Amino acid sequence: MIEVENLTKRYGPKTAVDGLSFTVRPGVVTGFLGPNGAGKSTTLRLLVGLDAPTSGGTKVNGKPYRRHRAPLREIGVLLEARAVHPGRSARDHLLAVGATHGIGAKRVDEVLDVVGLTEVARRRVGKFSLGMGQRLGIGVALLGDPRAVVLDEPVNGLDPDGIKWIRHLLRDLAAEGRTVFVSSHLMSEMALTADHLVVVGRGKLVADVPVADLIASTRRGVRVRTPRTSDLVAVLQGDGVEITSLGGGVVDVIGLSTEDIGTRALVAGIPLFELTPQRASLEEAYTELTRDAVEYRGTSERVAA
Ligand SMILES: Nc1ncnc2c1ncn2[C@@H]1O[C@H](COP(=O)(O)OP(=O)(O)OP(=O)(O)O)[C@@H](O)[C@H]1O
Repeated sequence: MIEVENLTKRYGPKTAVDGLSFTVRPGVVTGFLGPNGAGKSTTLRLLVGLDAPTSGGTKVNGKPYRRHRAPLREIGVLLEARAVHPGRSARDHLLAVGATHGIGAKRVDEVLDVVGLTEVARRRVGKFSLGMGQRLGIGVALLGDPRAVVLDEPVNGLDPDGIKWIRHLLRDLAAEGRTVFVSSHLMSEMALTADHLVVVGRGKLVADVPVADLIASTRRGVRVRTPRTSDLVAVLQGDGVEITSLGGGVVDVIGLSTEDIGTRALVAGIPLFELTPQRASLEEAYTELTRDAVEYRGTSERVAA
């Protein structure tokens, strides 16, 4: 279990994390999602004591990280840009980290197997690809057989097979009853991996929801095709109705059901060639949630929003 309680971190005038509170429960994969600069990495650094909060605090399995006597056994962490001595082999690196916790060669070899590095275990880490380095970082996180695992953008640098492997690994870790907390700025990735989402924007909590609820709560539109778009728009317009013309006789309507639209078109004698309910993708739900929370938005996006 990971608890974040009223956490705030300021860097000079910049508030990176702003009164954030949430709980990450064991047994499910929780995604930590937010646009670039939302405060995810800062939160994770605070969680493992790499930085001190301005106010508020965090707990891992009931205690602040620093109060655990054997933190590697409580929480395994992969943070971006982890320093590894390039001249060391993967196996020696894991042995060196393990030595701080009395973890020996047997566990190191098990972990090398889990992360798929057995064959290159004695190769110098300096020669590793980004993906191999990422696997080694995950190996470090798993070394102490921890009850909680926190990974910051773990799919960075992995090829499609590696990404699939990570997804399975996270699911397996959660199924074993561990707390699994994974950050990403990609909803598409989290949609396939996470059961629950903690979404942040500009350092603040935007949502703390099961993935399924997030999909259900998004307003769904209806795609309509007609040769008489302006007539159709005229009969559909009203309070709470949002109509977007996509060109080519196609409009998206939010706020009316397919039945409403079909009936109104029939009454007005407007032919419809298509009337399709649109399932909101998780990506759209995410964009909607974080619309006001994106720190740096491209000009074209700003115009579209
Ligand atoms: N050491 C620091 N000094 C000053 N500002 C910082 C520092 N660390 C982070 N920030 C700022 O705090 C905000 C949050 O950064 P953070 O790296 O936590 O975001 P993030 O959600 O992890 O983003 P990304 O997905 O880009 O990694 C950003 O505006 C960042 O520039």
